[in-house]
Amino acid sequence: MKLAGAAINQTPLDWENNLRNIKIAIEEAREQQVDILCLPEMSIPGYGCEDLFLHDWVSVECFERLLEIKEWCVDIVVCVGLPVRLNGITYNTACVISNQKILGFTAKQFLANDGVHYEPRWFSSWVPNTVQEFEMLGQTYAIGDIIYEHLGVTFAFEICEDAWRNKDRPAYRHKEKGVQLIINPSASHFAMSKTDVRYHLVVDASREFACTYLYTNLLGNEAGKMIYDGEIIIAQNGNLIHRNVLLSFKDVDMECAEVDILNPLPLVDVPVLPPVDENREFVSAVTLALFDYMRKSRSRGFVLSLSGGADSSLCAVLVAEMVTRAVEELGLEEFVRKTNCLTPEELPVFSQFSGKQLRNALVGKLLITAYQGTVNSSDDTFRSAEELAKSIGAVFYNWTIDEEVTSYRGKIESAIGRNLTWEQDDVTLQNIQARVRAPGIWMLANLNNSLLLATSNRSEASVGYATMDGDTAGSISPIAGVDKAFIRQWLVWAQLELGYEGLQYVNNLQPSAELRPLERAQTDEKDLMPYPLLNQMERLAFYDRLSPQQVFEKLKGGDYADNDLKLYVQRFFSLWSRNQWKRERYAPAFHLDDYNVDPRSWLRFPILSGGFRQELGQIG
Ligand SMILES: Nc1ncnc2c1ncn2[C@@H]1O[C@H](COP(=O)(O)OP(=O)(O)OC[C@H]2O[C@@H]([n+]3cccc(C(=O)O)c3)[C@H](O)[C@@H]2O)[C@@H](O)[C@H]1O
Ligand SMILES: Nc1ncnc2c1ncn2[C@@H]1O[C@H](COP(=O)(O)OP(=O)(O)OP(=O)(O)O)[C@@H](O)[C@H]1O
Ligand SMILES: NC(=O)CC[C@H](N)C(=O)O
Repeated sequence: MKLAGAAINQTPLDWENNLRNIKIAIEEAREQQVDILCLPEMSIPGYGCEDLFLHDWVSVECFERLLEIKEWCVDIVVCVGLPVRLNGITYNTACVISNQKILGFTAKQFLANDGVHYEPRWFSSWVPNTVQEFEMLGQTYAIGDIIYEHLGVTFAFEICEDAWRNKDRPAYRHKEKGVQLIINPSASHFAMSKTDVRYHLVVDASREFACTYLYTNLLGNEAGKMIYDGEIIIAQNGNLIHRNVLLSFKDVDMECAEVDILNPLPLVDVPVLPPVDENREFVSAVTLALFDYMRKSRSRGFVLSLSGGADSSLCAVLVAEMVTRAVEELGLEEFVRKTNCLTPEELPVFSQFSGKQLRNALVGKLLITAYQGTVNSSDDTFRSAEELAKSIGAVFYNWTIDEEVTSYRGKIESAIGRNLTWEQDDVTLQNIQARVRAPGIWMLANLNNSLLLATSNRSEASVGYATMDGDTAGSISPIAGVDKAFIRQWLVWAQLELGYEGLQYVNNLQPSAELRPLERAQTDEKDLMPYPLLNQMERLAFYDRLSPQQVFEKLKGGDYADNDLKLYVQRFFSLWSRNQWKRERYAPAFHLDDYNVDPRSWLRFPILSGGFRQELGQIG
């Protein structure tokens, strides 16, 4: 029997795109004489429709689209995901179509409700071992915990989260009923190193349940924040039969393999894979996320306020790397078709370029940067910004903002009737500089219909180390999901491994906001605390969910004296609480690590709170 999975890059409510991808996948599978094809979870409307899943008309529209898709399924079994809404209750289902006939709908039993997932808000769980009938558009269908049969092979489903529920997972019941093939349509978000967990979830299951397992994930940045890696795994009795290359820039990645289900491979121990290279994974995921965000938002490119520091340099390199990777996989013509970045006259000229020359020419079309110095800026950061922009071909502007700072300062001084001083008005004088950088860079974004990249990282989001409407200005925050220590080591890796020589300058700089006069030698770590400690506290407090006292206990006896540590714990938790409102106002950010601090995604926290006052007072 030939089994296939098709990872497809869907968009919520983009019926035309979604059906085109489904059609391509079915046609490719039929050409390859595939017997059973699995498409990802909710592939008809898109997985990220959120509250639209509660709209009656959306599930009716999906059903009508399903009837169109059914006609394409000649001599093939296709499993396709859609919501089925019955009497005001929505089920998350996989529909099985066999040779243009609908055999039934399997409904998800366990809903994803942790981390970035909020499925119980939209869907109801299906009760295991039950099947019902329902009527839709004049026909009666079966829905529930169904076992299907094709060419003498029995098959049934686990829909994404179903498989993540250990002893409760449907596979235990499927095994008792003699199911030979388990199919899993998924929308399993990307997080660094998660592919390893998924590999075991699938291949170990094929061993434990002595079955064949077909797994298919969604692909791309579907709806803005979550990235899907398009993973397809086919396994049997602990043997890995097929696994694809992840995070493709294509719309459809159809992968198939011949599997003998009636005479299966012998049961084997599942091999352990080498650790995932997170630096490589990170760049594959973010570049795909940027590419999809840019084309799905119909933007013409990116604009970036480039300080020559770590965060903005990383954002610049990610755009360059996005171009490299997308062109490499799609070819220039398809890249241009998807991004609309060249005129018909320019295309033949660009076609003559290759390698770095082509990349730089395309980056010149897609990335505009500006250095916006003040009297507090250093020659080092200017050189770092200029050299990096030049080395990747980005447009680079340079102007100063002292005039605007002086003008605002003068107005306020005369209004309040006194001079502002660094001794008395430190944060105000810092913030005005960060703020007057925003209007100019926004003008460039508007002029070019481009996305303004906000350079916030997770560490500064945790403690609010950013000026609202200043350096937080932007339309997307590509790196807000990762911490500062990760960013700094990634930049060194990218210089060495990806050949970004333009990063040599930033890799020799100490992070500094450069908002205070140079003689005050500002560094982030002097203002806050050492970044590695900040990261440790953030993880202990909000990933491991420890109290301030427990965080203190965990870190005691390490690199810091008890008194310093106490101060840092107090600083961390009070800055964290005070700045929840800022995290609510960050530009949309990608989920990349095993957690993030975005209130609309992984981590919810009250905007107004007691700020751990009592708990911090008791530390010791
Ligand atoms: N709960 C709440 N809900 C809504 N709004 C709240 C609020 N609490 C304060 N606010 C408002 O927040 C304002 C203060 O916030 P904001 O103006 O952003 O300023 P603030 O958070 O006080 O200071 C910004 C910090 O970021 C650092 N920074 C700035 C720029 C760049 C960098 C860098 O790393 O490059 C670092 C800077 O050194 C300083 O420590 C208050 O004036 C008040 O209006
Ligand atoms: N001189 C500058 N020119 C242009 N943009 C600037 C300048 N200084 C700051 N910015 C903008 O403000 C953002 C915040 O500054 P911040 O210092 O946090 O980041 P960074 O300079 O990129 O990295 P680092 O913190 O490692 O120095 C920058 O990423 C950049 O977008
Ligand atoms: N769509 C889902 O059910 C996703 C949940 C699952 N735990 C995952 O992260 O892969």
